[in-house]
Amino acid sequence: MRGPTAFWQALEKAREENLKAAGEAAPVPGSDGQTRRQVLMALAATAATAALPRQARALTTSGAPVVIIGGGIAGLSALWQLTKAGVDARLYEARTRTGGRMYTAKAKGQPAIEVGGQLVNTDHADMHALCKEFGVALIDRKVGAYRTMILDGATEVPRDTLVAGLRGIAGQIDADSARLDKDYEKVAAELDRMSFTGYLDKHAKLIPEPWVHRLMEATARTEYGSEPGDCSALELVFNLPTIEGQRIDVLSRSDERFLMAGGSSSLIEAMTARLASRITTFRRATRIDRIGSGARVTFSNGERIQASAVIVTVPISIVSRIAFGTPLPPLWRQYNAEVGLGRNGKVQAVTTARPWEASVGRGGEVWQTDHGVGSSLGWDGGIRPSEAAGSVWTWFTGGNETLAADAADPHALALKFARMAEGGVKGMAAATSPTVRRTNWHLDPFTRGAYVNYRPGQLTKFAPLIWTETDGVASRPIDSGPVHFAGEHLSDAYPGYMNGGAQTGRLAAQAVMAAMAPVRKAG
Ligand SMILES: Cc1cc2nc3c(=O)[nH]c(=O)nc-3n(C[C@H](O)[C@H](O)[C@H](O)COP(=O)(O)OP(=O)(O)OC[C@H]3O[C@@H](n4cnc5c(N)ncnc54)[C@H](O)[C@@H]3O)c2cc1C
Repeated sequence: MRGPTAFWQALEKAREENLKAAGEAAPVPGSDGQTRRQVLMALAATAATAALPRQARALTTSGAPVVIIGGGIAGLSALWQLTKAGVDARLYEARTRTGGRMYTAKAKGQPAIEVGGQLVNTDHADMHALCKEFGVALIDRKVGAYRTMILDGATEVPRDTLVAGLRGIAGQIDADSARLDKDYEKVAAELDRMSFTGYLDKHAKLIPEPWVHRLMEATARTEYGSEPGDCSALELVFNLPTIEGQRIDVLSRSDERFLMAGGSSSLIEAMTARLASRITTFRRATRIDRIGSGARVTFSNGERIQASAVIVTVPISIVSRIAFGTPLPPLWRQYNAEVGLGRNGKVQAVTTARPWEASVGRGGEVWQTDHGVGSSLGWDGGIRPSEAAGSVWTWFTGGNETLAADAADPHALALKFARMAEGGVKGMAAATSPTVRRTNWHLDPFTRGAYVNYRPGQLTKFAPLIWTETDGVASRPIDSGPVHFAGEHLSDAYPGYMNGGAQTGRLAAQAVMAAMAPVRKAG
């Protein structure tokens, strides 16, 4: 789960206190992903990467449909945009269900459980638009008082202590952010070469408290699903941005505020029902070959279909299992071979009561800085609306924690996490029922991970391949012929989010339609 974690919030507060002490102006509100987008745009503009020669492909002349591979939110979003515009598009999904990493498990006699993506931010415009178009209500989960509790083992760390502990490193990140703003190309490359661990080690003197160090590592695991040595230090700086000399506070709208009524599958089911005649499930694409100006897609059952263009939306972890007989630029081939997903998981306990309401509120969360506990974060992950006295408490794991969680019995695991949280939330263990579900996205053959983690060096290397969009104007990734790529991993500002999938699906559909336009006019 990417989001406004306790660490980023406290870091922002620490920066504010540093600025106040220095008599400088406080940061102004901005949006999540702003600097990431600026850096990607700057690097893509300067990249000397060979693209295929751009051509207006005669898509409509072949009479073949646009083929979309993968029926997660990226694929469904692309299909919706094309269908709305009157373009013949067909979607093929390997599983027997659509939705991919958006899935609400509904077992008889049990509350529904949100297995993958759940929380929607205020600034997730594509998700808001889709929910509106498909009649899915967004429920505000942050009404009433709520807060973030930080535990170090069984002991709560007061927020002021955390903020004070972060002031030194916040000053360093703020200074690096100002340097980045002055020279994106040079400083992004320098920071991207360094891992989280490398950055923390380099500035160890600025982090005197060991638990502050551990919270920063816990944040890397939770946000990127990877051990801190595999996460880029550039991500640290993106969270305290400076743009054109102005410090920006990005957390105001990156707030994990909304839940889809009935769970994320409500949206998937509504989209799938509306587009049913254009969707084929249980079709795994294995090969894409160039045929004339279009392509031919081969499936594992031997079926073949001609396509005027193809939009590939499968998770980046498994895209290399598709053989590309089309002329892809080398950078795309490297991207598909090298980039992967982090590992994150949920251990979800059905509870008989909601004891956390008294201490953190229904919209609050509990962080754990002690890596030995095995889960860094927990929140009320219950599907709403619900009349039940209890809910579903979600324990979140990242990096090695996710692997360790595979070995244990889920109920025993949930009880262990709950007992450690008792120091802050009384009654957690007693409320934990024997009904506990554990996810296994990293073992799922059609996902193999949770969401993208760009390892050190990868974001700057692959910047020209990522969709960027400012005020509705998109810059396209380098041309890859009749094959277009989309999915959360290719989003400028929303990687790791459902919104990143929805946004890139829309942008890929728009790119396909833009390539068709000259032909339409001529006809
Ligand atoms: C545990 C967890 C928690 C999360 N929490 C949040 C959250 O709170 N908020 C948020 O915004 N996001 C969250 N996310 C991330 C979010 O779920 C994803 O970013 C988003 O759903 C990805 O959509 P996508 O369409 O890019 O990929 P996917 O949903 O993975 O869709 C890709 C589809 O391609 C199919 N496929 C694979 N190979 C083939 C093939 N060869 N042929 C045909 N089809 C194929 C797959 O079966 C899948 O259906 C979470 C993810 C996880 C795992």
